[in-house]
Amino acid sequence: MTGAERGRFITFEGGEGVGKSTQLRRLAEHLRACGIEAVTTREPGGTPKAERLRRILLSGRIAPLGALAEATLFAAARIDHVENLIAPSLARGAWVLCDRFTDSTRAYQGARGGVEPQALALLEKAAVGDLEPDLTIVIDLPPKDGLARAAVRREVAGERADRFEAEDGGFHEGLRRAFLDIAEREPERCCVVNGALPPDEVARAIRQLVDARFLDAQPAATAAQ
Ligand SMILES: Nc1ncnc2c1ncn2[C@@H]1O[C@H](COP(=O)(O)OP(=O)(O)OP(=O)(O)O)[C@@H](O)[C@H]1O
Ligand SMILES: Cc1cn([C@H]2C[C@H](O)[C@@H](COP(=O)(O)O)O2)c(=O)[nH]c1=O
Repeated sequence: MTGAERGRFITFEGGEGVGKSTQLRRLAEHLRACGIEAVTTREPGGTPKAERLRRILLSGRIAPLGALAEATLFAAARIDHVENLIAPSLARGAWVLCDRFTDSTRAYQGARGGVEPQALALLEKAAVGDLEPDLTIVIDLPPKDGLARAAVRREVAGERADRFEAEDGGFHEGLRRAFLDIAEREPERCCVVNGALPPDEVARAIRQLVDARFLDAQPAATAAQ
């Protein structure tokens, strides 16, 4: 490509309340301190249209139509997100840190929802084309701990459990396994981090693996461009 070198695309994955948003913010701060433009975003959402779809999906109004219908709507949100935020940001050289991406569809709608892998692959291809995260950080935590954290956060914010948080314990245990399976199948792309550690320690572990993979090998001037 000519002009700016494409930025890095890093996704954060895992079950409910494992610390994805917290760690995404911490990594963005670190990258900015290194002089890197870091765009932070989330799925479903990230653009005004995709955020509208997020509200519908998390309200549970699509759930009665089944997991394939939900997967289709997640893909619709992703089309707008990739086209209008992720791809242009990467193209101008910014790094994009995204709270959930295609692995969440594979885990929630695929492994737990029972949508056929071929159908998910078609939706994924339509939404993202050849775009793949350069690194996926899977934060692992027993679901009971993540759900307890999410419940405290919700109470403070005065919110109710959303469509997926309200699922039973077996669903969340299965999700944890699904994310670990994805990480095992794609060890080049995925790194599993222990979310039970204190936030500073999780942040340090993530910083170390990002630096080792993308920054340490580069001359400082390139890393700061
Ligand atoms: N390592 C940690 N130890 C203890 N509490 C944490 C840790 N990381 C985050 N938290 C707290 O747990 C709650 C959930 O964290 P956060 O919102 O980052 O998780 P999440 O994975 O993005 O959640 P969700 O999937 O529900 O959006 C927050 O109140 C946060 O302050
Ligand atoms: C991208 C994506 C998300 N989900 C689910 C996972 C969560 O329960 C919610 C998003 O809420 P969060 O507080 O931002 O974690 O949506 C999904 O089922 N499928 C997906 O593709």
